[in-house]
Amino acid sequence: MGPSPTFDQFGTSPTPDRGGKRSNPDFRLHITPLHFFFPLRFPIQRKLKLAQVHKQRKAKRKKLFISRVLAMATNTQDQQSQAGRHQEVGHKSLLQSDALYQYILETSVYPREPEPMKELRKLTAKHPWNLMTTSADEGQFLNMLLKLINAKNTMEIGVYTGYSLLATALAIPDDGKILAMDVNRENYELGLPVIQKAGVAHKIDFKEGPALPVLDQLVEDVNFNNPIHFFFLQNLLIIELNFMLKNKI
Ligand SMILES: C[S@@+](CC[C@H](N)C(=O)[O-])C[C@H]1O[C@@H](n2cnc3c(N)ncnc32)[C@H](O)[C@@H]1O
Repeated sequence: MGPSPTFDQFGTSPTPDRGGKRSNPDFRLHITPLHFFFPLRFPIQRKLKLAQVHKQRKAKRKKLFISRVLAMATNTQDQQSQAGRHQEVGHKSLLQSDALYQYILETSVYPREPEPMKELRKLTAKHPWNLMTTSADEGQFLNMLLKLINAKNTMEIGVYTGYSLLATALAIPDDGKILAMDVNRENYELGLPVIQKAGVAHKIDFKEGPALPVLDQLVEDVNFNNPIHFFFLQNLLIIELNFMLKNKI
């Protein structure tokens, strides 16, 4: 075995005693493709680094996206729980902010709500269809309108547990009359004890059944000539339109 090749034999280092010439004349044979690859090392490293940065950014974006989706889901849950809270108060407000609506209720509406209406509202909140009820602010607006126009005889289609009915009964004079109609007597009877306790039940003439036949009967009834000063109808637009078209009102 000959002497092992030295660093100098590969011609990578100029030898001073040979005038700076390379010791191995075949040094070119030792250049491998790796040597050509070497100058590319930095761009490739840069590319690898860029790819890594890109991957990190992608992961970050994905994380951000997931956190946003989670935040949206939490918001929706919040809104749903807010809606749940609003179900209790029969929220049908045009206000976009639940917090603002709640603030108005707490600071301005509930403190002015008559005691029987408060009781009926709380009783209705426990009912599975409580979303149908007139809200406290609507009830007070209704009460104010009736007083403003000095209404005596009114008509109401769609009573449910009677929140708007009670608001009306409390607003009209003692000899005033409300012709109230609903297909469901059971719900009306839920709220009836509160209405009776408030001392206004004598103003109410409740008719069970679909409103249209009752209205048709009224039109036929020659004895019914009481003027109706106020008509309250909730979510039953079709009935109203049908009746108006039929009777050319
Ligand atoms: C939105 S709720 C009324 C809420 C009520 N004004 C209050 O303040 O709680 C609608 C009511 O209309 C009643 N209804 C539905 N169809 C009817 C019909 N054809 N005639 C009379 N009442 C009807 C329902 O039973 C329901 O109680």
